[in-house]
Amino acid sequence: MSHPDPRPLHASAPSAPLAGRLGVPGDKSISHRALMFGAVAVGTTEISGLLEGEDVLRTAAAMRALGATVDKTGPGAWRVSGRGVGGLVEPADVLDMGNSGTAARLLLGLISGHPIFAVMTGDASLRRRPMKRVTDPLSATGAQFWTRDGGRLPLAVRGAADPLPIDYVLPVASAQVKSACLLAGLCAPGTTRVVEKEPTRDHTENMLRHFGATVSVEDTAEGRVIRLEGQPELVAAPVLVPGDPSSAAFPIVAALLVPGSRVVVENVGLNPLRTGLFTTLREMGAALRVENERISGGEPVGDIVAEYTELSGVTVPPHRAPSMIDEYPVLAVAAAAARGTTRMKGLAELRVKESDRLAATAALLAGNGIKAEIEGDDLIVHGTGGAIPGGGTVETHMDHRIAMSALVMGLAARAPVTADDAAFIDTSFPGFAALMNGLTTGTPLAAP
Ligand SMILES: O=C(O)C1=C[C@@H](OP(=O)(O)O)[C@@H](O)[C@H](O)C1
Ligand SMILES: C=C(OP(=O)(O)O)C(=O)O
Repeated sequence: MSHPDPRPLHASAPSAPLAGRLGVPGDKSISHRALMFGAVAVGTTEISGLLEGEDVLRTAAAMRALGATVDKTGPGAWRVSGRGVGGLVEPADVLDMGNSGTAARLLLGLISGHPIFAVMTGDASLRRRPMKRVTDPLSATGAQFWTRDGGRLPLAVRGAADPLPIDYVLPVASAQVKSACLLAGLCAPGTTRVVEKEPTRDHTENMLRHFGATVSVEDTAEGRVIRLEGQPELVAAPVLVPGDPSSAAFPIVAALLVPGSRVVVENVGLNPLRTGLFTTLREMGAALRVENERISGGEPVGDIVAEYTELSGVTVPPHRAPSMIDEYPVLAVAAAAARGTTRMKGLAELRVKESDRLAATAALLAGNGIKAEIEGDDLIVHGTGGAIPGGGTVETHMDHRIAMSALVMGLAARAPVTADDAAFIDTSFPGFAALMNGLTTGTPLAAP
């Protein structure tokens, strides 16, 4: 982190009811892509509602280093003057992507199609995460990679002078890998083809079209087949970033768990490939409604109304994982409060996030008096029927979602919950503690 909050609030205590209307910061996935597409479009892209979290600021800095002009013009308002497809220039220094897997992997795709040399690194968490999942398919463009042992950062890349289009069947359900292949395909002649067995978030496909590329999507027996026609002229286009459903998850689960609460989160992105958590919470019995559903900036958005509910345990099928991949830690907190057992299936991908989230989530639960087991790739949580003991200190392992999940748990537990480090919350949800404290009396989130 380059700007850690000097006194992040990292303990939470049992809370009075939460009430009010709030907006959450802009969608992280769309924010990264808006800056990247703006940088390879011709003309000036105006972005509103950009997430000004540390992860996205890393992307903004990287796009500047690659030759685009990127300026903040107001709160959440950013302007990118692009260089056109194929126009990025060699960066003069190492690209440091901080804590952000999305920034690192998508950018490697973009760089692969340009005849430039770059060195990329990240913080200790990102340097542990696998990059081979992108360097393998991207090598087929002709780009060359030199990585640290195990295919990890830091790495050096020499992009291809005459990139070839990729034809790749994704071995893991990953929007980052899919997007890296498509971004490399922008510079290659002919058709880039990516096949995914499970559909993953489709912001790259939607935004490529929005900037003028030809992208087709077809559901076949092989899976979802995405084709991009290479070397398009991308033209600057305005981007309106909706509130991030992955951030909205925290005040929503808090409202469901703290008796007497009713919270409305406004302008939340409701792309169906992102809403698996809301489906699951409804199956658990949650009083969750969407109001004012509309299309904004090409994405479905709405206001989510969440009211305290006694939840019941459910089984979450593995095919739902891509549509709620970042929401399992906070779902586990909801499951801890529910009556009965919740089984979340097929969570292997959680092991390669900012932390090993499967282990970190199980430890979060165990340290606060909840019975939970990992069986293979499944997480099983034995709910307490509204009686979470709490009282633990949670190791967050440089992972913002573990920190926020721990703090949400403390609001609904019998004893305070402490996160050992809350600084990483700024990567995706700047202002989290102030926003949560603004929903209730007292200051349940505080420095212990
Ligand atoms: O494409 C994206 O913007 C993202 C894809 C997901 O990662 P994977 O592609 O590794 O599943 C998700 O966890 C991440 O927060 C954002
Ligand atoms: C996994 C996440 O992000 P990234 O992969 O971009 O670091 C996340 O935000 O939960």
